Amino acid sequence: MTNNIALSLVSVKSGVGAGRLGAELGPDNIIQAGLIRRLNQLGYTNIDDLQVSSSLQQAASQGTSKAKNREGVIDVCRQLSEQVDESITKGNFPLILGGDHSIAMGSIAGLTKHYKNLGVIWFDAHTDINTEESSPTGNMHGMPLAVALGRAELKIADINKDACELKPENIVIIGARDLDQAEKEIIRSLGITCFTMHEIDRMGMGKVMEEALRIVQNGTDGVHLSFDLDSVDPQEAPGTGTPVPGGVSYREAHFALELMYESGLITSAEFVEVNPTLDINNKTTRLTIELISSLLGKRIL
Ligand SMILES: NC(=[NH2+])NCCC[C@H](N)C(=O)O
Ligand SMILES: [Mn+2]
Ligand SMILES: [Mn+2]
Repeated sequence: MTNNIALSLVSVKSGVGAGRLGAELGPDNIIQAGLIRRLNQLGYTNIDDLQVSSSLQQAASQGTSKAKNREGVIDVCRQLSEQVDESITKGNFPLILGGDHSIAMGSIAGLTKHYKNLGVIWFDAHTDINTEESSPTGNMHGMPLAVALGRAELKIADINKDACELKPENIVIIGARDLDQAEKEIIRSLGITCFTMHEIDRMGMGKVMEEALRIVQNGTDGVHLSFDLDSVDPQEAPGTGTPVPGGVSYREAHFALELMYESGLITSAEFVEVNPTLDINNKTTRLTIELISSLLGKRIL
C-alpha cells in the first residue's frame, strides 16, 4: 500500500509550558519506538523530518510570572509556526509531536495563516482555556485555547503576524473532566461545544464524533486535531504530566481517530503531553504510535 500524501513530521522538543519537565523527551522517544517504520507500513513514504527545540530547559514551576517561561514558550511556538507554514505551503500534512500542550499556539499560528476558518477538535482531560489572569498555576500549557481565541494577553499574532484567531463555533473539546472555575465560565460564555466525559458516557463515542465532525466541518476550510494524551485514561496513558482519572478508554480513543480518518476532514494533527520520565514500560509512547496509526488509516481488518 502506498499513498501520495506527504507528511511533515515536526518534533517539538519542549516542556517549558508544563509544571514539570519531561515532555521535551516525547518526540525522540516516539520516533525511537518505531513511528517512522509504522508510517511507512501505512504507505507514507514521503516524510520530512523536522525539529523544533527549546534552549530554555526549565520547568514552568521555576518561573515566577503569571505566564511562566513566557519567552521560552513564544520562542518555540514561533519556530513551530514557521515549520507548519512551510509544510502547508508544500502541500504536506503537518504531523506534530509534542512537547507540552502550549505548543498548540504555534501549530495554530502557522495553520491560521492559511486556514482563515480553521476547525479544531481538541481531545483533552482539561480545556486549556485559562488566561494569564485566570490560571491557577501560571503554566502555559493550560492557556493555548485562550490565546488562540484572542482571550489572553498573549495574542496569536505575537507568534505569527499573519495568523488569525479561532472562532468559538469552530472548536469542539472532547474528553474534558478537570476544569477550573474560570474555564467553565469562558466556555459557557463563548458557547464552545464541549463533550465532557459525561456526554461520552451518555451518548457513546460514535455519536459524539458524529456531532463533533458535523460542527467542525460547518463553514471551515481545514480541521486541526489537537490530541492531549491525558484525554485517555491514566490506566492506558500513565506517562503524562497532569493525569486525571476517568478518561477515554483505549477503544474509544481509537474509534474516535478511526472515524476522523474515515471522515477525510482532518488536515493537520498534533499529539502532545507524552512525558517519558513518568511512563510505565513505554506504554504511553506505544499508545501514541497506535493512535497516530488509526488517525492515518490503520484498519483492524
Ligand atoms: N495541557 C495540559 N495538560 N494542561 C493542564 C492544565 C491544568 C490546569 N487547568 C492549569 O491551568 O494549570
Ligand atoms: Mn492539554
Ligand atoms: Mn490535558
